[in-house]
Order: sequence, then structure tokens, then C-alpha cells
Amino acid sequence: MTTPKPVGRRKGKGSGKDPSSPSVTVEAVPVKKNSAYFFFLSALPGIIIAIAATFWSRGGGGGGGGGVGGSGGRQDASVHSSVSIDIEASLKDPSPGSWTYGFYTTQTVSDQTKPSTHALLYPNGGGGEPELVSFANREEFLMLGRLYNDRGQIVQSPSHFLNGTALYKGPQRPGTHFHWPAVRVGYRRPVPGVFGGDGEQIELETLTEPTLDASSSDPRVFYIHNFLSSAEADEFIRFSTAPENPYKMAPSTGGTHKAWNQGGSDARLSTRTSENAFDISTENSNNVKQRAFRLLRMGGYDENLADGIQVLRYELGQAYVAHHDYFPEFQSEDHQWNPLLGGSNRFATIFLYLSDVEYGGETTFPNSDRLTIEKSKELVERLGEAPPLETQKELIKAAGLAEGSWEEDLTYACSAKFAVPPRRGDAILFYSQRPDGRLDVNSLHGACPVLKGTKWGANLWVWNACRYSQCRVDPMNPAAELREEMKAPFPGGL
Ligand SMILES: O=C(O)CCC(=O)C(=O)O
Ligand SMILES: [Fe+2]
Repeated sequence: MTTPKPVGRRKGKGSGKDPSSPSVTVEAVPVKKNSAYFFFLSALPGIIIAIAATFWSRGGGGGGGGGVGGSGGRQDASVHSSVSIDIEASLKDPSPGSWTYGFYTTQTVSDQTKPSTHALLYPNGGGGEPELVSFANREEFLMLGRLYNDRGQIVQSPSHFLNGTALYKGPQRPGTHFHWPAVRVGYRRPVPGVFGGDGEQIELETLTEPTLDASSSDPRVFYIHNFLSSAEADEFIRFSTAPENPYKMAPSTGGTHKAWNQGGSDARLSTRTSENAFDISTENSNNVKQRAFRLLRMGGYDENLADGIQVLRYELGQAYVAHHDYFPEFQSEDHQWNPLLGGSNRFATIFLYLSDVEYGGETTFPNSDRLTIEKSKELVERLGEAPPLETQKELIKAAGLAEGSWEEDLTYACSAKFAVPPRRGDAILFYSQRPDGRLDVNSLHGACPVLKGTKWGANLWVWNACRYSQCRVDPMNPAAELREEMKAPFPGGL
């Protein structure tokens, strides 16, 4: 029986390729042992022998696929009906409404005649050099551990993708989570099973493409299409000033990890001039938080990992200087802030745009270069370009921003660097941590001054484990408190 070992490597950077492309050039190199496989061999010899017998009896692994399975495409597994473990029953196909809906692949690819035998394996989040892995059957495939496709689905069978498809490893350490792979700038995919407030399919589009190179300065930023309905956006805006909201609109503060009712500072920041409110537990905010977790593919929903939604209003000239959403590693001594040490911190931000803005108000990432036509013509055309310098100068003056002020500098930086203009109902996702748990300095971002109109937005901050003051057992070891379905690494392939 063939072992599930890496049999080759592709030279050069592979992330520029469409992952669904089946064509791949294979280069034979010396075989590496796969330790997980050998562990499995020694632990479960009986099962392996039974599976191997079936495999040999059907002549080397082919013949099971073919055609789209009418009810979930399970023909690939049915050929194993005589083996001693029930492979068929191990396939998961959750029903609509459950948090795992859309979470797994269930379909045999339409032009598949045999299960695939090789794939390109990338680290969690993509980037770097892929490894070419081969497998003779489903059991061997699953021995590679939990793997995801570029739609963020856990892949259950080698009949569910074409040969040479890019697959991505799951998170490797407790307290780390799945990261969406960039694939390439402008790459847009549906997120199966996740729908926006209007019931429309949510789509995720890559805005920046990081590499694994330590000198890379690119953050990990994605555009989320169809996230909110108009009614949801309106409701956030309404509730932010409603008399019944205990945390209604007030000048924004910053720098503290404590909530207002925990003695958090109410000092205004001269570098954050907006106003904000919180929407902690309305039906609207709960719906949106749950949608965000499904989009992040973190597993389940856990209130302990989500800050209340912070609704922001920026009037003319208001802005927020470039900053990180994570708290510094030594923010306070009563919590382990470093995810590399089992701690918790802000992991990802989903920033919601509740309004359009006529000029300005973009979210900018100063460590990422401006979008160019070479990177994505379509994106440049759709997101629009900054107005010419002369117009910018006039707008800055009309907005009442002083010459030499940080707001003026930020406006110019916003047009020189990567910036996302607000579009009501859409959102962006960016990660404050790298896939290994390191706080990502490149997630630096700011809110460009509003130059015409009013900007409404909202922060949804998700932590990698229980957030400050919400750990039930040990705030110095938050990762240990994660629920099983969120606690990486995940044994086996599923
Ligand atoms: O308003 C924006 O575009 C971003 C705001 C932000 O980064 C924050 O409030 O932390
Ligand atoms: Fe921020």
C-alpha cells in the first residue's frame, strides 16, 4: 500500500495560482516519512489491513467517483462498503441552520472519475511554498490532518477536489484558528453556508496578499460582500443614540482594555476624534456576531470571544490615527495577552460600513502598498482612486483641518497607501494575529479623515480565546478554556 507521503515539491511561489487549477507539474524528490501515518499504522493495524485488502481488491484506488452525487455525491465512499470501519457514516453533512452548515465539503466534483491522488498543501492562511502530497485513498488522505479548501471548508474526501488543488492546513496550536488564505489579490469566493442580512450569499475577496517571508509587511485584509442588510445598518445607527442604550454615543476614548463599568479611562484621544456607542446584546448585534463567527470558520459561537459591537460616527474632518487593534503584550499583569504563551488578545476585526461617504473616511493600511492595476484592475476600478492632489487640498481646507496637522498627513498617506473606501452594507476582515498566534505588527491601520459627508461604521472584535475579564478558570491561560470544537490542533482529518 502506498504511504501518504510528500512525493515532490513545486519550485517557486505557488500562491499566484488559482487553487482550483488541476494542472500541476510534479517534480520527483526523495520521499519523506509522515509521522502521523506511522503513528496510525502502529495504533490501528487491524483497520489498516482491512482497508488495504479492499483497496487491493478493487485494483489500486480508482473507479469510485464519477458524476455529481444527486444527494451529496457519496459514490466515492460507497466502494468501501466491505471495510471494517464505516467511512460513509463518518462524512458530515450538517443541516441548514447549524453552525457547521457549509463547513464541510460534501460533493464529488462533477468531472471526477476517480478520487484524486495528490494535492498542493499550504500552511494555514496560505502563502509560502506548497508541498505536494499524495494519497492512495480516503484513509490516507485523512491521515494528513484537517485540511481546508479555499472556501474555508474542511475537505472530507479526495473525491471532493481535483488533482493538484491547493489545500490548506488547519490551525496547529491551541489558541490559534483557521485563517482565510489570500490566494491572490482580487480572488473572490463564496463562503458556503454563510449568508448576509438579506439572505444573500456572502463572498470574501482578497485585498492584500501576504507572504510567509519575515520581511513581508503586508497585513491580511479581505473584503466581505453582502454582509449586512440595510435594515441592520439602520438599526445599529438608530440604537447608537437610542434612549434605551446604556452605552450611547459619546466621544471615543482609547488605550484601555477595561470596559467603562470596570473603571476604564474616559480620556479622549486627540488621535481618535470620532464618537462611538456600544451595542452589546440586542438581537441585531447577536445576529451579526454569530454571522461573523461563521464567516471566520472558528467553530461555534462563543460570547466570551466577542467584544460588544462598537458603533462609530465620524463627522467632517474626524479620523483615527494608524494603530493596532490588539493590546500590547504587557498591557496588564492580570491577563496573559500573548497568544504564543497560551494567552488571548484581539484576533480578527470585522469592520462594518454602515454608510457610504462622499469623500474620505477610508480604512487605510499604511504597511500595504496602494492597489495597482497590475494587482487587480477590477478592484482598482471598483474601489475608485483618490481624487487629484489639488482636489484633496481643497477638501482638507473645507473640512477645517489645519495645515501640518496629523489629519492632513493621514489624508495624504491614505491616498499613497492601501485604503478601502466605505460602502454601506459591506465590511472588511483583517487579522491582528498571524496564523501561528504572533501579534501582527503589519495589521496597522487607521481611519482616514472624512472630507465630505458623515461616516458610520462599527467594530466587531473577535479574540482568539476568552477576552479580558471573561476567562472563567485562569486568565493567565485563556487558550486552555477554549471549547473542544475551537481547540486546535484537531486530531485526524475531520
Ligand atoms: O473607521 C475605520 O475605518 C477604522 C476604525 C478603527 O480602526 C477602530 O476603531 O479601531
Ligand atoms: Fe482599529
